[in-house]
Amino acid sequence: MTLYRATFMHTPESPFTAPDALQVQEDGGLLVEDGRILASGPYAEVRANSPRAEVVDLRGGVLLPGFIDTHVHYPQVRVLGGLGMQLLEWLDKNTLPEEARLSDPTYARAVAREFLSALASNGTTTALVFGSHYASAMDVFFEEATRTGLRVVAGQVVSDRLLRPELHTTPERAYAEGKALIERWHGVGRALYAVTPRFALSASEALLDACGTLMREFPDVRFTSHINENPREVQTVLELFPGARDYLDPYEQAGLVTHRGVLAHNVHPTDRELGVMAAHHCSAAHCPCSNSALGSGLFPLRRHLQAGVHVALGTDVGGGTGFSMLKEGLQAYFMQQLLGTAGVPLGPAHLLYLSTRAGAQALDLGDLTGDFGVGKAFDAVCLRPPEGTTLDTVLNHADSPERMLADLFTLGTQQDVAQVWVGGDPVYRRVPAGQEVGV
Ligand SMILES: Nc1nc2[nH]cnc2c(=O)[nH]1
Ligand SMILES: [Zn+2]
Repeated sequence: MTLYRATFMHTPESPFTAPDALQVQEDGGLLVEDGRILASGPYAEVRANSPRAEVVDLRGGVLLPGFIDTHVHYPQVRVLGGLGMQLLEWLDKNTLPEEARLSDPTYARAVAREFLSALASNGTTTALVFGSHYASAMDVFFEEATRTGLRVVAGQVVSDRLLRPELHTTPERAYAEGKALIERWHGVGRALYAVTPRFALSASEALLDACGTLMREFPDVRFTSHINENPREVQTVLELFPGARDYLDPYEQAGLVTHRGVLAHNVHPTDRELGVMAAHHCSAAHCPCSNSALGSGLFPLRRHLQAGVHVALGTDVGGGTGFSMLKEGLQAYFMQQLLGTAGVPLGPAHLLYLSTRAGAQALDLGDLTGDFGVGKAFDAVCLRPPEGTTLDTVLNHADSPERMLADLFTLGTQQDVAQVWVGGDPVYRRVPAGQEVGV
């Protein structure tokens, strides 16, 4: 048994509905056995009930639930930074040529390692990962993910039109490769599978039907895709599906809109689409850095919440600007501010919820991770800025835990991530200053 002593904060409930959702223990204790939280509360209390537990003293840092990134592309690490384009040009010029390189499993393995190491070193413990078009690159990815211990929900991306020929599959092959990957990897270690048509623009009705068949045959796998990201993309989808009521309709007709689904972006939804997503408990992954970098637009969070659509956060690497969920939270805040009275004012508790518990719920993993409740896995990130940094100064002068949390989202970066655990297993530890290779 291990007792972690720390200032910890979490949001077991949603601050959008519960006013006091942020729970804080300034000198807290989390008792962990076999990777699960056995007791949680003030350190003195937990200690009194478990005097023999080994104590890990994390005072001086802030312990948060591990971040949950609900939309991130594994093959796109190396194309981060492709600025100056909107979605369709960015895909064509910046991204798809790189995705084609993952046909080589050696290349794919190197990218998978870079990707997984970036997740862990940014404090992300669970991710819904958009995979590669190649089944071989997915085998490599799941092998590497299993080695790291991170929780990944990932799937082979499928498309059968309008990308580039080497990325296209057929409905029959998509079904067969998807089935084989699910049988090989779903539920292995901490990995789960997500059926992943790239977007309706690059998927025929027959391909979406093949995805629907997989979802029906394997009732526990997840579904993810893109929707309503960019006005030109939306227009093209409506032209490609002339009978469709909107962008969601082709997904709906194929049986893909369920409580195990996460649709990324949804910057330009209709009221009907929001109503259908809410009715089926299908979540939206809001990716504010990507929406800014690709000029996709300002996410209508208020309309989602009013319609009852569940929303979590995603980095959308490489359309986004990196792996930091702290930055993503800050950008979500900025964009709601920019919407003025149409925006939802977000406080630090909202940002924490959106980047942790909301993600767990979107992935149907709410009973396992996302907060520090008793019975949950010990998935955690310890944030501790290096001495003398601006964040260190500001945290030392913060007059409340809420203000500390706001400071972390405003100023926190990868360099502030000191330690990360998944299911009680250490998955990342910052190299102490002065001990870097070459120093
Ligand atoms: N942001 C983003 N949108 C997409 N729509 C289809 N593919 C992609 C992608 O790779 N990134
Ligand atoms: Zn994306």
